[in-house]
Amino acid sequence: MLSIEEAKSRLETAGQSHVLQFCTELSAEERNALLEEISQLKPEELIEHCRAAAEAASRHSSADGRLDARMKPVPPEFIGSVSKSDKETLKTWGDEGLLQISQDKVAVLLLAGGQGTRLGVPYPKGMYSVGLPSGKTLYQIQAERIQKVQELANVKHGCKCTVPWYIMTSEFTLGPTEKFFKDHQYFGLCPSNVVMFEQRMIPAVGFDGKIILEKKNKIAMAPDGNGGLYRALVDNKILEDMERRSVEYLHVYCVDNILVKMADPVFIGFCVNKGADCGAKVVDKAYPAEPVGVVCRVDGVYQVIEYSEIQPETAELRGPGGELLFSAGNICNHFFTRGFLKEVAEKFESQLKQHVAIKKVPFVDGEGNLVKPTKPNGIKMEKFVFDVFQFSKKFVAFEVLREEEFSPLKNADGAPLDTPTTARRSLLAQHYRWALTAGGNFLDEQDKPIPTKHSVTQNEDPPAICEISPLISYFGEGLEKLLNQKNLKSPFLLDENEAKNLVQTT
Ligand SMILES: CC(=O)N[C@H]1[C@@H](OP(=O)(O)OP(=O)(O)OC[C@H]2O[C@@H](n3ccc(=O)[nH]c3=O)[C@H](O)[C@@H]2O)O[C@H](CO)[C@@H](O)[C@@H]1O
Repeated sequence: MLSIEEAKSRLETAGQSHVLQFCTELSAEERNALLEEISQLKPEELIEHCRAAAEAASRHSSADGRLDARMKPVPPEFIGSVSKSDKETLKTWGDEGLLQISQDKVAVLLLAGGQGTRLGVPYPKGMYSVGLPSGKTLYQIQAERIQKVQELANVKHGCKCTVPWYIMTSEFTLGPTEKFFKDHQYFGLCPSNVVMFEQRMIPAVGFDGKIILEKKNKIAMAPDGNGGLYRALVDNKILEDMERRSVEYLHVYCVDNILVKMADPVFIGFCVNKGADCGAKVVDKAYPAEPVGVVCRVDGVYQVIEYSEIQPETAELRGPGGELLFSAGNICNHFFTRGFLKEVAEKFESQLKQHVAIKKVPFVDGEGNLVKPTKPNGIKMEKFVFDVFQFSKKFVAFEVLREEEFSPLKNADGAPLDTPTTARRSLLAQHYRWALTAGGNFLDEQDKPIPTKHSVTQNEDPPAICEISPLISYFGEGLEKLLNQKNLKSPFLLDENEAKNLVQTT
C-alpha cells in the first residue's frame, strides 16, 4: 500500500492534491481505503485521463466531433440474413457452427460489468427474474442454453465438448455474481468452465479536470465501459486461458437480452464460413429513435454509431422505398476470432475512442457535505466494445429476426419498452410459436381449446402461457416428438420432468 507521502506526491504530480483534502479527518481504516484507491491510479495515466476528459467534455457540446455527415449504410449485399437465406444455407451455417463447438473451439463471453442504472435494481442484471412461470433468472437461462448447445454438438458429433463461459464483471458486479453462481451450483455447469474476471474502474472528473470525490475517502469511480474488455483480457490473462483451452472463436454478448442464443451455431458458422475475424448481429431498427447503435460505414470503415451519438435527423433518414436508411440495429452480439482479440489487445487498445457521458455525479463539497447535483457536473469516460470493428480485416454483419433474438431488459416496469414485462412476453410468445409449430394444442383451465393466434405483439400476453426450458430445446428443435397433437393445459411448463411425462404418454 502507498504511504501518505507517496500518495501526496503522486497526486501533486497529476494536479489532483484535493483528493487528500479530508485526510486528517479520516479514521485509519477510511484512510487506508482511500490510499488503496489512489494506489490503483498510475500518475501518467491519471494526468492523461483528466486532460482527455476535460477536453472531450468541451468537444462534446460542439458539433465538430459528429460523424453523421460521413455515415453510409452497410450495403445490403454485405449483410448475411436469416430471413433472406434459404433453409439449406442456414443449415450449412448451423452445421459449421456445431462442428466448431464440438471441437471445443467456441466460447461465450458475457459483458456484465455495467451498473444497470436504468433498471434500478441494486444487484447485477443477470440475477433478475422477469417473472416467468419457472422463475428463472437471466443467468440461469443463459447457463442452460450453454448446456443445450453443448449437448446438440455432442449428439451430432459423438463428443463431449465444452463451451467455456467468460464473464466480465466490475467492482460493482463481481462479488454478487460469484456468490449467485456458487449459491446455484453454477446452474449445472462445471465451475472450472465459468471464468469470471474484472474490468478496470476509472475516476469521474469534473469540468475543471479534477477528480470527483463521492465521499471524504472515496473517489467517484465507474467501470471503463464495455470496451474495457480489451484491457481486462490482458490484465487477467484471459487470452492465454482461451489458448490453453484451444478456443478460436468468441461469441461476445450483453447480459440483458432474454432471447440471446448462446454460442449461436448459425452465427458462428456464418462468420467462420465467410472467413470473418469480426462480426455483429443486427436487427432491423423498429423506429428511428430506438435506443440501439447502428452498424454503418464511415469513410469506408465499418463501425457502430451509438444511439446517444447520432443526430435525430440522421436517424430519421429514409431510403427511396421509405425504409430507414440506417436500419442495421446493433444488438450487442459480436463474433471475434481469438487472433483478432489478441491483435486488438496488443496493438490497438490504446487507440480506442473515449466516449464521453456527461452525468450528475454526487460529490462532497469543500466542507465535506454530500451534494446531489441537480445539473450534470461530471464526465464519465467509456470505451465501447464495438469500436474495434475498424481494425477488422474481414467484418461481417448478420441480420436476425427480432422476435427470435432480441428483447432487451433495460428499464423498470412502467416504461413503455424494454421492461421485465416486454422481455417475459417476448420469451413466452416465442415458446408459444414453437409449441404451435410442433403441433401442440392449448387448452384453458376448463379444458376448452384456446383459439390460436398467429401473431402476438410485445403489448400482450400470448393466448396460452407456455415456457420451454432451454434444456429441452435451444431454438425450437426436437419439440414435435413431444408436443405433436398433444393437449397442453395453459400455463404449460415444459421442463425435463414434463418431457419425461410426455414421452411416457406417447
Ligand atoms: C456500447 C454498447 O455496446 N452499446 C450497445 C448496448 O447499449 P446499452 O446502452 O443498452 O448498453 P448497456 O449499458 O446496457 O451495456 C451493454 C452491456 O455492456 C455491459 N457493460 C457496460 C458498461 C461497462 O462498463 N461494462 C460492461 O460490461 C453491460 O453490463 C451490458 O451487458 O446494447 C444495445 C442493444 O441492447 C446496443 O444497441 C448498443 O449499441
